[in-house]
Amino acid sequence: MTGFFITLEGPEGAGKTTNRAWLAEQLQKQGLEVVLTREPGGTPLAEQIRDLLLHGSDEEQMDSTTELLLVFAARSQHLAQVIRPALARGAWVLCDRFTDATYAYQGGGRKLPVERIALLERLVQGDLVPDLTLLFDLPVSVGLSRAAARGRLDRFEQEGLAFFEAVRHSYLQRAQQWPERYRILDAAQPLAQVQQSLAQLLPEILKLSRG
Ligand SMILES: Nc1ncnc2c1ncn2[C@@H]1O[C@H](COP(=O)(O)OP(=O)(O)OP(=O)(O)O)[C@@H](O)[C@H]1O
Ligand SMILES: Cc1cn([C@H]2C[C@H](O)[C@@H](COP(=O)(O)O)O2)c(=O)[nH]c1=O
Repeated sequence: MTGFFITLEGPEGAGKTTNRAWLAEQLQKQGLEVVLTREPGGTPLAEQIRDLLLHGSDEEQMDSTTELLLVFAARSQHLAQVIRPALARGAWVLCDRFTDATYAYQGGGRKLPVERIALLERLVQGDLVPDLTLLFDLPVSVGLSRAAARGRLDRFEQEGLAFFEAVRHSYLQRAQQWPERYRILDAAQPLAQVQQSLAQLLPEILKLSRG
């Protein structure tokens, strides 16, 4: 039995977490087992790595390759402890960010070579890729002001506009590259409208999961 792996992607404040909960509710109403998780994180150890990634150290700047390796270290643990076991028992995994975020943030934002990311992706994931990726796209300024309203900014949220424009650009490029896996949602719309678009996608998602 294999489950269905959905990732939710997009810049800060795009509504991934909010819509993940909404989608989970719809799937649970159909009697499906749903596992909600996130990256970086998703296990106690991977959450400790998340803390390092989001808050760094007061004494030194994190090197970009260190950042990349930490992202994949957390992912390896998450895959072994949560994602692979859940998929193996037939559950639906809804994951707030995954490897597309690495291409967007470490590739687009930090300008690390894509080949290095691809090498680690192969090492850590083997053939595993999400079955479906929902990209919540919105203008950078809108997402950042939603994120800022939450209070203290983390290490990524403190980056400038150019960083986030590059992140958004990378996401959109990847969506163009894999149109069969990606669905783009206009996340600048009011929440009710975003959820209406998701509701319209639901029959297609259920059909996809049946193969
Ligand atoms: N379509 C929307 N319109 C207006 N506000 C929204 C919309 N979607 C989400 N929000 C609000 O924006 C804030 C960020 O939403 P959420 O945490 O779901 O985004 P996120 O993509 O998970 O963010 P991050 O990646 O920065 O953690 C929340 O306060 C949420 O209520
Ligand atoms: C998976 C992943 C995440 N990031 C960054 C992107 C965000 O700024 C933070 C996670 O926090 P959020 O609450 O989900 O917004 O981590 C990254 O740089 N690379 C990755 O692979």
